Amino acid sequence: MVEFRFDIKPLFPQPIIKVASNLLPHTFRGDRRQCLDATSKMSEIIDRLGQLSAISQGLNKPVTTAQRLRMSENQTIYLLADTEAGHNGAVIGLLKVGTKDLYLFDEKGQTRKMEQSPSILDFYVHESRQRAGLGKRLFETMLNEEHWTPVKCSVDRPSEKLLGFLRKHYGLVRTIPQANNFVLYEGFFGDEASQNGSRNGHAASPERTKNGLHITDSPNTQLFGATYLGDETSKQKRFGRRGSESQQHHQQQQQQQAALLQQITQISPNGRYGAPRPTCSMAEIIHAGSASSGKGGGGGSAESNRGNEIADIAEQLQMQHLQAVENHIEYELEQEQEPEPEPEPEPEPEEVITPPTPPPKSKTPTPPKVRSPEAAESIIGDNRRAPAFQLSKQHTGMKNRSFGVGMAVMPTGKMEFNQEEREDFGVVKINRPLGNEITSPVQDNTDAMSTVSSTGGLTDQGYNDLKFYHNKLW
Ligand SMILES: CC(=O)SCCNC(=O)CCNC(=O)[C@H](O)C(C)(C)COP(=O)(O)OP(=O)(O)OC[C@H]1O[C@@H](n2cnc3c(N)ncnc32)[C@H](O)[C@@H]1OP(=O)(O)O
Repeated sequence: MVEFRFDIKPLFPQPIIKVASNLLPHTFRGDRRQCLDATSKMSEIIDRLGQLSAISQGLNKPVTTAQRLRMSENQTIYLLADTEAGHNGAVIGLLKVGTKDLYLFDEKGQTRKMEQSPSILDFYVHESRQRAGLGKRLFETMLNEEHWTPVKCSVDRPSEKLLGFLRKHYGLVRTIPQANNFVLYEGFFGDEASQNGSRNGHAASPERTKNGLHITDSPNTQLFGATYLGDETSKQKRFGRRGSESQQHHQQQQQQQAALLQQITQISPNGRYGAPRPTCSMAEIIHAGSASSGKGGGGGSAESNRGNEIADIAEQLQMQHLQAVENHIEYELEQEQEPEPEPEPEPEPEEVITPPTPPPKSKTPTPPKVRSPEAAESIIGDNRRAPAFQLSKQHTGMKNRSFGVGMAVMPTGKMEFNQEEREDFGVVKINRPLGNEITSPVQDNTDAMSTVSSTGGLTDQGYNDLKFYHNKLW
């Protein structure tokens, strides 16, 4: 029980009072001074109960505070007290409700805007008094005062206890999946379409609910996939009735259900943080590859395959993009070389490179990494030089063979690609202008992308060594 330093009895002329944004009990009568006093005490009560409610639900901060209530236009808090308890009486429970404008999915998966929709926002009964019917008492008082019915209330991230409470006292079981944190129960929309699937009406049609899955032909279902409704009992009932039907039909249904279960990539647990909602297609993509381990069941390998497919598609797209870039560069180079009598697409590297120290394998641009070593060998040859004629991708099947790109960054007399040190390293030797001597190896190599070569500083020809990593894409 929650006791206070002041006597709560004047604030609670009856066990349950209602408090709105003026922070005064609805029963309050008094002058200005009494009004201020009551407001102050009521704020303390609300803050304390809100805090306990948050702790009880494991929330970081309270959903309910006096300040929030003061700022709200359409929220009401119901407080339950035991004026007999202790010396000053004790407050036992809190129920905050309000109306909200919500975009919600109906039972067909269509989006609907619900204005001033009744919502249960916070509910708490002190631990020492739970499961004694006090919550029901508080809730019933609220329903009478607000003229609401439970099935028409959306519930903001209900806890397991509240779900149990609503199931027990109001028979609310079957939820309508939502993309937000609110939980709705079938019958919420109350129109004819919604009633088709209501547990109070006839059995749900198989197209709409199968094995607790919410399945429609709507765009939402197509986008999000089938969604878990959390009702095992309906399945048992349905299948019980069909016990006398043919075994084959039953097996077909089971196969269909197994296939549908594979569609589920996210089954939210019911709870304050896990209100049932449609599956997220982006999450499905992201987790497709790894979902199999955590989910169990039969959908794991299918999801993993899908993840591989997506990875393949991504790789293909990347390859296509690279080819397009490469083709474009080759095309431009061909255009540039058109006036030449010999349409040699690639000039001999020796003609343009003036190596300061001619290493045996340094005269061609670093060959790109290819998938097949044999293919690479057939093109580059033992001396790792390009053949006299240029092979196209159609000849080689090599998607990443980028002579054209090599041309685009073709070494000039001021550059050299030195392949001796490491396959994935290159050394750029930059010719310094004459007379511009440097005293320290790092003096003017301040470019963050470059690192000074381990050989350090100037070569004997006056080149300054820079190392850089190849871009793997090329
Ligand atoms: C939108 C929101 O506010 S979500 C947050 C809801 N609040 C909380 O989870 C805070 C902790 N829980 C509570 O404060 C209370 O349990 C309430 C408010 C949910 C219900 O108040 P109570 O006074 O216990 O309800 P009441 O006695 O009328 O009904 C009892 C039924 O509630 C459910 N319930 C209550 N306590 C529990 C519990 N500890 N575990 C599981 N179910 C519970 C059960 O269905 C229970 O019936 P049962 O005892 O036959 O199993």
